[in-house]
Amino acid sequence: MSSQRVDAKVVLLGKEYVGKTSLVERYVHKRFQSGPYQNTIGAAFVAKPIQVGDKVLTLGIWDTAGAERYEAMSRIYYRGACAAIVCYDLTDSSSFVRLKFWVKELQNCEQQCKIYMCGTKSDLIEADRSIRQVDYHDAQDYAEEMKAELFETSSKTGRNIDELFQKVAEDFYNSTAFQVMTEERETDLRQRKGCCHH
Ligand SMILES: Nc1nc2c(ncn2[C@@H]2O[C@H](COP(=O)(O)OP(=O)(O)OP(=O)(O)O)[C@@H](O)[C@H]2O)c(=O)[nH]1
Ligand SMILES: [Mg+2]
Repeated sequence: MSSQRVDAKVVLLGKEYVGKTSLVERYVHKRFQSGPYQNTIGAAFVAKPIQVGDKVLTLGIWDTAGAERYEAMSRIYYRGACAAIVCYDLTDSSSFVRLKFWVKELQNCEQQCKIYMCGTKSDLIEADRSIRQVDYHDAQDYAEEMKAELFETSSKTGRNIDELFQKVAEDFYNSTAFQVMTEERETDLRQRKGCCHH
């Protein structure tokens, strides 16, 4: 793997089986594998370029393991993240309880990152509305209260996946963190150039 400069660190959090790995698979590789479920161990990393305006940013995406025994590890991955995508399964209310745990935890940490709530597996709801366990309006109310963005996605059909990551990248592009980073890089470049002319 080549070492790639990452502009923005994005972390995926949420209960096991909600579909975090599938979300990344769909976004990065445009595919959905409906084979046997393989839980993530520890975390997986992928760098992905994304176009915002006239710039190409590289997102460094950390896909964490949802199983509770990995909870302490997940904390390591959200440090320094500018965005957290907290996932819940639209067909599993217990995953929404877990989402609230992560959202509260993110809000209590010093270095705050922007929070995106992602309700997964919307294709299952579209096929059978009676299996929805998390109401859209309840999730929206909670998102507003927590100043988070809400997306309902399907990694099977691709619904709202590009939109979610595009919003993450655009919000970062418009943030002061991005301005500071750009200025720091320009200063660094000038200093290095100055150095070579001696
Ligand atoms: N129908 C449908 N199934 C999905 C979707 N996303 C994920 N799944 C299925 O849900 C199961 C769990 O998906 P994963 O992506 O492995 O879940 P995870 O959140 O990464 O799980 P951990 O790594 O254990 O934290 C798999 O069997 C997926 O095929 C979706 O959008 N639609
Ligand atoms: Mg996983």
